[in-house]
Amino acid sequence: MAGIASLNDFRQALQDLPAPNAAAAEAARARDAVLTKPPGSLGRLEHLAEWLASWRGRVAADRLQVVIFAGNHGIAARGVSAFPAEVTVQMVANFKAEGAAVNQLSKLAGAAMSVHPIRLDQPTADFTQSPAMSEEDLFEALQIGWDAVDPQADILVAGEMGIANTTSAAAIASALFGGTGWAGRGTGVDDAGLARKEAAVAAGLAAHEGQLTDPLEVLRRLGGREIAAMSGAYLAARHHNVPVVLDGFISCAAAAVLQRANPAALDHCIAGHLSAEGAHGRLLEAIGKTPLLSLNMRLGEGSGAALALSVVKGAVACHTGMATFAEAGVSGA
Ligand SMILES: Cc1cc2ncn([C@H]3O[C@H](COP(=O)(O)O)[C@@H](O)[C@H]3O)c2cc1C
Ligand SMILES: O=C(O)c1cccnc1
Repeated sequence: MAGIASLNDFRQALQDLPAPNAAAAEAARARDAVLTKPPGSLGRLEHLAEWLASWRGRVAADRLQVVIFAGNHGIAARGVSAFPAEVTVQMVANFKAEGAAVNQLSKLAGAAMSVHPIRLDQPTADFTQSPAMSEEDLFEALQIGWDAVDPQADILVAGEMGIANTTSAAAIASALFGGTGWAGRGTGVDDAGLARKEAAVAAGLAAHEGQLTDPLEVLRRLGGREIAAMSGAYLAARHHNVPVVLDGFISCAAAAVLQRANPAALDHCIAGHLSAEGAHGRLLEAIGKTPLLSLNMRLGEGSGAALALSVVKGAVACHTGMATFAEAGVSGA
């Protein structure tokens, strides 16, 4: 599937998911079994090599892509972030000038990074009052995300920038999985700010009650442009057989939308890290992912996933570069 021309195309793409390459995964397992180490001793690195093989058909991390989407949120006016909304556009300039954390981590991993601001002058509507986006807005953002993916990439990371988007992500998580307590401190709100976030999420769920059964409606009503673009990118990656490293709370909320629409939709994704955002662990559990790193990071931007790329490269280096027992003349067990 090269592109999507409508919301219906996107819905169809969610149902027609490509399967993993079982033969390539088996070949990776077979090679792993004869490399000069006790079986299983490289732990999750072994699974990473198999994961890459099962989507890419080979174990490689030569062409890495980091895409960052930015959007503004009407809900920001409710005092739910420690920072003002203008930081979104300012950080986009910082990404372009290569001054942000994710620039450094992408560079370290050798990844190509691109930035996609989406209508920053048009914040989404305050979701406690009306749907955050129209269907046209939702489709536009999904398509921007879809089209941003390099079909030849060996791995994709999608990141985000959008002041107040941890509140939007918490509302999405609450709508998809139920329960309360999904709001966290984001950029560092105090107790009063956290209470405002919880109130905003509760008001959002009440305002859209009875209309949150379809995950794409959850995304449209409670999401944001950059969050929808991430959902679009993750599904496009699946259709291009590009494996994905997920980032923090917002990234996983975008991914969770797909998983609720089709439980197999995230089979090509791994979790790059556990964010310090309070409910990220709970969200990872809900989507069935175990994080690679746990470094107390809570930045977003795709930064945790970009750092995890270097671990994945470690897995590839071992899998492709190590000698076999036969080659090295090392005795077996
Ligand atoms: C300078 C700065 C750089 C950032 N980079 C990512 N975020 C992160 O913070 C925002 C979410 O937190 P909240 O919901 O509390 O606004 C997002 O833009 C996210 O990517 C940043 C935030 C700031 C202030
Ligand atoms: O987990 C994240 O991605 C996150 C947490 C706090 C602020 N921004 C992003």
